[in-house]
Amino acid sequence: MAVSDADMVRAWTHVLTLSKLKPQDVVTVLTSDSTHPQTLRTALIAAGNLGARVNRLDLPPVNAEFAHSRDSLAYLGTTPLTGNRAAMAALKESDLVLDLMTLLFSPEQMEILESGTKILLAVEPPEVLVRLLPSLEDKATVGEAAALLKAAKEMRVTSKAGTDLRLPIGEFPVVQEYGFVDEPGRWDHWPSGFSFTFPNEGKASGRIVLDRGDILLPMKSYLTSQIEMTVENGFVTAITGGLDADLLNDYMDAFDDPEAYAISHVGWGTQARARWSTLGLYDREQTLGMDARAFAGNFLFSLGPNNEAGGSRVTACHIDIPMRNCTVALDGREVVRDGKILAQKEPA
Ligand SMILES: O=c1ccc(O)c[nH]1
Repeated sequence: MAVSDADMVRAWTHVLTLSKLKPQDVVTVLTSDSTHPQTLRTALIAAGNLGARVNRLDLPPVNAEFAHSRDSLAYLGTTPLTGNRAAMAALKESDLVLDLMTLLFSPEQMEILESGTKILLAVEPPEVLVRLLPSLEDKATVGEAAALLKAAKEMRVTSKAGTDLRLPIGEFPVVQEYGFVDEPGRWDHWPSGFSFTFPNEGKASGRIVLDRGDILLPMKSYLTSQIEMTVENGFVTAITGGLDADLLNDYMDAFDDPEAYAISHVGWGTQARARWSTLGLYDREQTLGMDARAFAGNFLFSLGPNNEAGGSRVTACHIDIPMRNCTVALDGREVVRDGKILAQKEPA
């Protein structure tokens, strides 16, 4: 469903206001060939209406010779900012960067954030952005999940399909994604609605059984058969099953990088307005699949880099896997049961 410019300007105004944009703030809008024209057009209007000093920085696409997917989250690592002193200077001098091209997880992104610049990623199509407009309630809900993660020493994930995964945690920070950037140096992604951390380096262990209907991203596919993963010392050491497993193995083999098999972020979705089934209604190149990452009650884990959290892994291969019907327990206390979020009685 198309979105009117008026609605999209209102959406941007809402998100920029939640992001505490003030008159005279310097805003730089990062664009590339894949930037959605309406998202860009309306971002410039909304930021200008709020009195910001607005720049545009258009960067050429990179990695075409390596990536096997057009999804902007599929191939990470070097970005058009790598070695680009002029662009880095402009972004570090900005109060707010609206990333309409995807810098996710890049070393350059970390450097820009360390300067106090806020970065908001927004590359889903306008109708997804408008439908999943962030709210202060989203921030509160994500914050509750984050508080539980911060207090925990171990996450254990089980399922009737046979998953039994032990994840000692505490070594890495907890990341909250609620869709706006209201503090200096904060990165966020509009749309979202989930919180996660990373397992202590080398400590994840157990078995993951991906069941029918679980989702692979960037494949944007719902599994039609089970995939079994063996996890030892923080890495997936075996991926077995039928055609779905073969396709995943073949894709990951292309990176020829053992770090691609590391367990990366682990957490759960809290966005009640996102749905598991939405991905099936979009062409796979139209969307990143943020409904799949954010739907309330999923167990979302990923494979690959952990440099976003200060870890050493910068592999270009990044796979996100939202699972249904899992039970997530923190130090023995269930926070999600069979894919449903449990209200926590006493605050964490
Ligand atoms: O918003 C995102 C998107 C992908 C990812 O792996 C984490 N957060």
